[in-house]
Amino acid sequence: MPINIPKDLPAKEILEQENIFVMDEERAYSQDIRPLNIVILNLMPEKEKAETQLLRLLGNSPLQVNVTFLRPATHEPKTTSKHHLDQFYTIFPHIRHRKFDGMIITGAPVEQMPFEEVTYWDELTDIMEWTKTNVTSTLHICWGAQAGLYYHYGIPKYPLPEKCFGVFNHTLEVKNVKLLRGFDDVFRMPHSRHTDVKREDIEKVPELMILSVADKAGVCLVTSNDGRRIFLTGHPEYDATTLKDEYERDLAKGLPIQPPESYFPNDDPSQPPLNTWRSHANLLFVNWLNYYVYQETPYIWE
Ligand SMILES: CC(=O)SCCNC(=O)CCNC(=O)[C@H](O)C(C)(C)COP(=O)(O)OP(=O)(O)OC[C@H]1O[C@@H](n2cnc3c(N)ncnc32)[C@H](O)[C@@H]1OP(=O)(O)O
Ligand SMILES: N[C@@H](CCO)C(=O)O
Repeated sequence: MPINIPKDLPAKEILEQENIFVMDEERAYSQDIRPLNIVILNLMPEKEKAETQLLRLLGNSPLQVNVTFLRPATHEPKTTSKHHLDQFYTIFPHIRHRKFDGMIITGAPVEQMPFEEVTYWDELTDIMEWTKTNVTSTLHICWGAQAGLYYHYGIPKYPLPEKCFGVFNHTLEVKNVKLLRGFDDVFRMPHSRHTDVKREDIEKVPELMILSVADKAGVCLVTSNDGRRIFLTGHPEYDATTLKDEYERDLAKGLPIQPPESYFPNDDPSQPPLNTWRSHANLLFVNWLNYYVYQETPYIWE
């Protein structure tokens, strides 16, 4: 089934070229089914890239998905153009009266500052409080996961001695959980962060369950027992070249950075990287959409 997005969104053309089933609003109105309403709080500076990456994964399911893009009203972004934001984004006061079947809170390059120094922290805490009554299931990614674990459960983040940077092997901590349905016993996912959450802090919270860990990247996937909050410390949505771009960016800035681990063929940064995590990224999003959103959300909910 297709994904419904605005007709002029740049991601539409890219996704259509990839055979991802995209339907614009005009065509979708003629269908007599209830689509899922997903709101994406996009905290990434390069919003267009994140849109394409997330829509690619949301579009790989038999469900119609209506996407609303949300940005913080209390931060003036410098990277994404105002034109793009005005055209495709809304702000919280305009949607707080609504119910959403699912929400994604993205990562953000603010992990090295205390949460309270992030310009939109107060607004984000309002939004996270609102999800308790207005969203069926929320998927938090990278810094979004750290922020959610901190706000909802008081779990802190810690600086790492060096950046956790590469594509790591993950194992499953729990069998037969719907979010991991169809997963191999070992799967790969990129991580790219300077901070970490600790397993022992999460284990002290009875409402939380650790689903997957990586040998060198620590806790990767955590869920609340009721499935209404999911926390993902990695970046399954990243493109094949995203880690390469970040590596080259930091090298050019003269920052101390090692090549991403287990990423370039033969660990040779001159060779084009391969995407070795795509299948599980797709499976994770389909499982979330199907089992945590579609199967759980009320049919009539306004
Ligand atoms: C840990 C994770 O979640 S990983 C996900 C985040 N990763 C990424 O964003 C990777 C891509 N980002 C980048 O490569 C860089 O941020 C760039 C190239 C887009 C911009 O680089 P620079 O101009 O050097 O600026 P810098 O790296 O400080 O990033 C600025 C961004 O940080 C964020 N930021 C910095 N300080 C604050 C603050 N006090 N409060 C809120 N946001 C802040 C903002 O998002 C800001 O961009 P925006 O205003 O356009 O939204
Ligand atoms: N993935 C991010 C980490 C910084 O928060 C980057 O490399 O830009």
